[in-house]
Amino acid sequence: MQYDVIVIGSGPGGYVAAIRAAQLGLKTACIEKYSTFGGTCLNVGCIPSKALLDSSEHYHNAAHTFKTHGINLDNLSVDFGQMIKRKNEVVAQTTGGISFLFKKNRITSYQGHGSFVDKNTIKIKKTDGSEETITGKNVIIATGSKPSALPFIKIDKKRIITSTEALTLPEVPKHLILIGGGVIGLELGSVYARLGAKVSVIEFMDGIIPTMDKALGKELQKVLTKLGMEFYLGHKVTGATVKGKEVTVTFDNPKGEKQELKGDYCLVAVGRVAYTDGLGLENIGLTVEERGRKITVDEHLETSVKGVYAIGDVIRGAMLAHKAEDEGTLVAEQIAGQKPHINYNLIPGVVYTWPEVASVGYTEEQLKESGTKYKIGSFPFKASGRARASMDTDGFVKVLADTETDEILGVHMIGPRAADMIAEAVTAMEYRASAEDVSRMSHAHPTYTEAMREACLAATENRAIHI
Ligand SMILES: Cc1cc2nc3c(=O)[nH]c(=O)nc-3n(C[C@H](O)[C@H](O)[C@H](O)COP(=O)(O)OP(=O)(O)OC[C@H]3O[C@@H](n4cnc5c(N)ncnc54)[C@H](O)[C@@H]3O)c2cc1C
Ligand SMILES: NC(=O)c1ccc[n+]([C@@H]2O[C@H](COP(=O)([O-])OP(=O)(O)OC[C@H]3O[C@@H](n4cnc5c(N)ncnc54)[C@H](O)[C@@H]3O)[C@@H](O)[C@H]2O)c1
Repeated sequence: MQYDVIVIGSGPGGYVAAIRAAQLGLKTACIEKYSTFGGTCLNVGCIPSKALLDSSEHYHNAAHTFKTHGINLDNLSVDFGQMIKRKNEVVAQTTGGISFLFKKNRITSYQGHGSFVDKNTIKIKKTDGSEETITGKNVIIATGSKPSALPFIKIDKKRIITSTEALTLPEVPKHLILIGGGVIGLELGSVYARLGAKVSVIEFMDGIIPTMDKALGKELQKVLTKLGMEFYLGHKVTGATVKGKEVTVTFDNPKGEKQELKGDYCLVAVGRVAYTDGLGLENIGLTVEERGRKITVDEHLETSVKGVYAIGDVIRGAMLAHKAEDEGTLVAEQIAGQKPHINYNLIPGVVYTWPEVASVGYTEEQLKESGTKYKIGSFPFKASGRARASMDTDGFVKVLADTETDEILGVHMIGPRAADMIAEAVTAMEYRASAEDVSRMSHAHPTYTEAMREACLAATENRAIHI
């Protein structure tokens, strides 16, 4: 069978690329090795983690804030089996939705492992052992990523686990030890902390979520400490072993002294690496980068082999679903002859703890390093009427604007619904708004978004109204 476009992998990068290519009239196929579409994000990433985050947050509120709202509950308990079942149902509905979209857009899907025979020919090895070969004028590699491992720790997937197992545990851990205080560790750690587990985070750097604006990590650590999580920052993990139901994690403190923690589960969340196993890259003369095993692409996301593109987690840049989606759209449109563009500086990053953390543009640390002259406008949620009404007063919005032009250069927020609110900052920055532009736009009252306006007012002439 001959196609205009063959997409290998059906995660947010692959399925969006396939749909956009089909919308543009290109004859399109998508190959997926798993039995369901949607990749990491829909099956074992974004969607299931958010389902558990929502369920655990409901429980946490019922246990800790309902009383203050005047709601009394007797005999509150967690039915963890039901929580996992609901999460599985959400995943099934979402992945099923992609099958529907593929049919609607007349995309031919193949279930099996795809590999290059040559740059236009892909062999599909199916689960029953049979093989089929298809050809395409263009091939898009969207094979995603897998969890990174530490060479000195054996992940047994029962007691020493990755995020995939953490989404389907048979019970709420008594003591969950997290290696890595990044996005996965803090999201899944907060799920289990809310459900009553003791959660200890061992992080190599001197702050959590270390790649985001430092102010965010500091505030998030304060909030998660209130939730009961404990942090070992600047500590270096040296090993983890399992004996029966007990995991022992050993690590060195900043002075180099040996320490250990014992728990019933240990989640290793130290990043992810590109996944290209068995893809046959060698058959088309492609190699992967030494660090992160990523495929090299040019600014058009084309590899050094003409007509072979790569998108999403398998190439450089943030490992985020929406970044993969944008790249899928870009490549499909390019193949169809259009000239699309992605502004990589304006891809937002979100951590779905509660309060949520969201960020776009330059961090204060980056502006300092580049010598850019900037001003800061900040507004705390404790001064927001909307936040007081919902008892969500932790956090703030921080706006960084150019000292001379007032153009917004970065927005960093931690607070209620920050994940949704960051869209206003992205829109404003995409249109190169100044802090004053945003401060002059009407924001409905009472909403959390007023904090963004107030932070912009603070950045403009230090004239926030409500503080
Ligand atoms: C726990 C967790 C939570 C996350 N939460 C978020 C979030 O809230 N927001 C966010 O933006 N990002 C989140 N991410 C990251 C997000 O999941 C990834 O950035 C995104 O899935 C990358 O998309 P992709 O299309 O590049 O690859 P993937 O989603 O990894 O998809 C790749 C697909 O390719 C298939 N494949 C691989 N090789 C072959 C082959 N040779 N033949 C056929 N098929 C193949 C794989 O089976 C897989 O289905 C999360 C990740 C994890 C692990
Ligand atoms: N909400 C979201 O958008 C979301 C959610 C989950 C995952 N993701 C994506 O998945 C990817 C992987 O997530 P992640 O949390 O595994 O990676 P991450 O890069 O976010 O965090 C890994 C953390 O582990 C630390 N670390 C590394 N080696 C260590 C060691 N030996 N000992 C102790 N700490 C160590 C790092 O300093 C870092 O803080 C991320 O790139 C992220 O973009 C996104």
